[in-house]
Amino acid sequence: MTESAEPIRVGVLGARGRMGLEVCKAVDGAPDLELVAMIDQGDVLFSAEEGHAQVLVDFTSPDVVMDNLRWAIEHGINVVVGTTGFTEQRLDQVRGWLAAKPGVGVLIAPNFGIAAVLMMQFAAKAARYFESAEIIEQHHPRKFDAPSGTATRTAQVIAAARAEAGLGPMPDATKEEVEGARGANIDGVRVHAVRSAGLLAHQEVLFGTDGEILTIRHDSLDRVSFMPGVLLSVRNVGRLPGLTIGIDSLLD
Ligand SMILES: NC(=O)C1=CN([C@@H]2O[C@H](COP(=O)(O)OP(=O)(O)OC[C@H]3O[C@@H](n4cnc5c(N)ncnc54)[C@H](O)[C@@H]3O)[C@@H](O)[C@H]2O)C=CC1
Ligand SMILES: O=C(O)C1=N[C@H](C(=O)O)C[C@H](O)C1
Repeated sequence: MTESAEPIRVGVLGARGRMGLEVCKAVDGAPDLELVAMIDQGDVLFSAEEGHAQVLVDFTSPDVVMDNLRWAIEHGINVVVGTTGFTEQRLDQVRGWLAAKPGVGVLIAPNFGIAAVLMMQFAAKAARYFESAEIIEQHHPRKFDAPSGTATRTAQVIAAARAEAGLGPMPDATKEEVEGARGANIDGVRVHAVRSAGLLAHQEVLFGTDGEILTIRHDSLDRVSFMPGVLLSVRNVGRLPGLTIGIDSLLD
């Protein structure tokens, strides 16, 4: 921020939630950002009089995020979204709303942790060299979706890298005796979701070939881990009209 630049006005949706609380603290502590609204389930917890939000940050739930996004885009407000549950169909819907508001930027990231982003990039790089790949994600038991957005995204990038390298289906002769025993199948990649007290957000990507295993592991031990990525997104979403997926392009 140059000395004369005005701070970016930021509103937080889901402000009472586990992530929302952390985002409010991070925005409040950033000199180049101003927290102007805190909203949770229709309750306006705080709203400054100085002006409307230029950027909304959404950490709510897959059930409500689409309504929030449509409202923000229609009102010409940029949005940074951490909420999960984005299918291709949902993303197409967002692209449709943005087509009518070409100046608006929406950045949706399944994971704002820098190490988590690197874990996905490393997994994409490794994928072509291994016959087998499986994902084990582990989260706190109050998480409302499974598999996690991060695991879904990781499976998608692994599947894309395998397809590009011309790899076929993975070797797997197992007949599932109990439904679900082999986990979810996302684009041909098996994903296993663990929920346990004591966990926050963790993921292992297991790659195997003859006589060799590579394990890539990521652990979020505290929700502060997501904040550098969230703030980076808030600072940049205004100069990224249209839909941006993930924060990879901001880290280059
Ligand atoms: N992209 C990332 O890096 C991360 C994404 N997440 C995702 O963020 C989402 C929220 O996670 P948590 O904070 O753990 O959940 P949470 O349940 O603690 O918080 C969600 C909050 O949203 C509020 N809410 C519900 N409907 C609302 C509405 N219409 N308007 C405004 N607020 C509303 C709820 O009252 C609650 O306070 C989940 O989808 C989770 O997977 C979580 C951590 C990191
Ligand atoms: O709900 C969570 O906690 C998390 N959600 C995101 C996901 O679904 O990938 C990111 C991180 O795993 C924490």
